Amino acid sequence: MKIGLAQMDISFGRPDENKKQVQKWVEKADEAGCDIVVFPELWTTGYDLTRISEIADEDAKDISGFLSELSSKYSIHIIGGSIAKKTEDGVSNTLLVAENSGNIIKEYDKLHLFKLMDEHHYLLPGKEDGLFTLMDTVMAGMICYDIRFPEWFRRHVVEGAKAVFVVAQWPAERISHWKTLLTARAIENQCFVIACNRTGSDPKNEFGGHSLIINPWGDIIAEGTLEEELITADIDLNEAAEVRKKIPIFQDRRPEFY
Ligand SMILES: O=C(O)CCC(=O)C(=O)O
Repeated sequence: MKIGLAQMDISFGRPDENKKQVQKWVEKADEAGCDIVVFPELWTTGYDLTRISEIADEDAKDISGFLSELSSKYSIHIIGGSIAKKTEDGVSNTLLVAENSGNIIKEYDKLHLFKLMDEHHYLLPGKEDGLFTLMDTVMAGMICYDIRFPEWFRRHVVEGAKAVFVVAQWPAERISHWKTLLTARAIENQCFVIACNRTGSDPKNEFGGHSLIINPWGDIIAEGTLEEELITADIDLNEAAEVRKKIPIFQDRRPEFY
């Protein structure tokens, strides 16, 4: 299975411009022969939080339709990063997954809001897990700060996830945390970690790129730079079972003690 990470820059507060860019990245991923393409966090709006309720997508209708059309046109699965989704309760940071048939098979709202970037003042936290099934395999989606919560990540793997997608706007100044946390999550959970960060900057932050594809042994098999680029790797999901056979942590866990 070939994965492509669309490590893109994001135009601050300009959903229409970002949609044009996303369309180009899907075309690039299709030309590169990818089965799945992954986008970063809040790609429609960026962190334009003071205007978020004006520019968020009402019930995610527009973007769901947009991703649905692209996925079926190019016959590619899209882990559609996350977007600002507006409902009558408020705005959430919502990850969308579009299957290559055009069906939207998952919406996951970021569970852990990141106070350092003021999310808690403008966004609603999620209440549901990030599990979904794609290509007959259980997978999961997480959003940025979620990776600092190993118990959340673990829960998804215990419930069957063999690959966990992470979509992010992770600042450059903490990129060493990004790399270390993602590698640890892959080693301790013996799963693929497929993580797409953005590049560029907004009025408050420089973002760190370095999107990563990490195998269940914890080896980095593809890594981005700071530039905009499509990062690709071929992965074999059976590797998770092989690593789990060699070091059977899921048999050896003693959850009654923790
Ligand atoms: O945890 C971090 O250092 C970055 C998290 C973040 O930027 C986010 O959740 O948007």
